[in-house]
Amino acid sequence: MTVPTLAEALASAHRLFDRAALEAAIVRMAGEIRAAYADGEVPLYLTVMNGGLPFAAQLAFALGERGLDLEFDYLHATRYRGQTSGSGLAWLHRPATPMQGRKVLLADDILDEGHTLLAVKQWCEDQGAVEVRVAVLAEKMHDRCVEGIAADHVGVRVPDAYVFGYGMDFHEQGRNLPAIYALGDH
Ligand SMILES: O=P(O)(O)OC[C@H]1O[C@H](OP(=O)(O)OP(=O)(O)O)[C@H](O)[C@@H]1O
Ligand SMILES: Nc1nc2[nH]cnc2c(=O)[nH]1
Repeated sequence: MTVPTLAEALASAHRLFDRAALEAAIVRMAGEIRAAYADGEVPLYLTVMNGGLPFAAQLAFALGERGLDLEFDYLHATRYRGQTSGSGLAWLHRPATPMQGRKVLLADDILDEGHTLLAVKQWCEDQGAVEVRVAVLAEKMHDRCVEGIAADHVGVRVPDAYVFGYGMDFHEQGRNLPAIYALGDH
């Protein structure tokens, strides 16, 4: 299969949120999240690779600026594998930090059908986490999200289209675009 180039994707996409809008959304989220950890406990901050990386980094700085320390670890669970529709979830890396009795904060780029974050959240609970909060840069608006998962903190809401940029890939391309784009007319 020939993979369309990033330039071709951009030609048939439009920009939903620019960098300034996304940075403002992350700052707003940081305020909310800071208030949710008012008890002084240091959460275990889990970046969901790969797509969550840019968002997680920016959110971490915004939280640090507000006096919330974080212990970092990461995981990689993927079900899209560079494609534009999802299939079975594959764990490529599990976090090594013990979670028994810990509060966990998950940072990911997008909550779409929810399979990924549901599985990740359940796994953290199985490892003994006492609380798992979910922060996503984007939430996709449709009624296909699985039961049992919701984002506690959302940056922006995106239409029901394939989106890319700001961590999210178009066939493994475009993750470092500093904006979110949607394919098609949405
Ligand atoms: O809500 P869902 O429908 O499960 O989709 C959301 C997940 O899909 C993407 O990961 P992907 O599998 O593309 O892996 P990647 O982050 O390495 O690109 C994204 O980073 C989320 O983790
Ligand atoms: N890049 C990207 N990854 C996703 N994972 C789930 N939905 C999406 C999407 O719309 N774009």
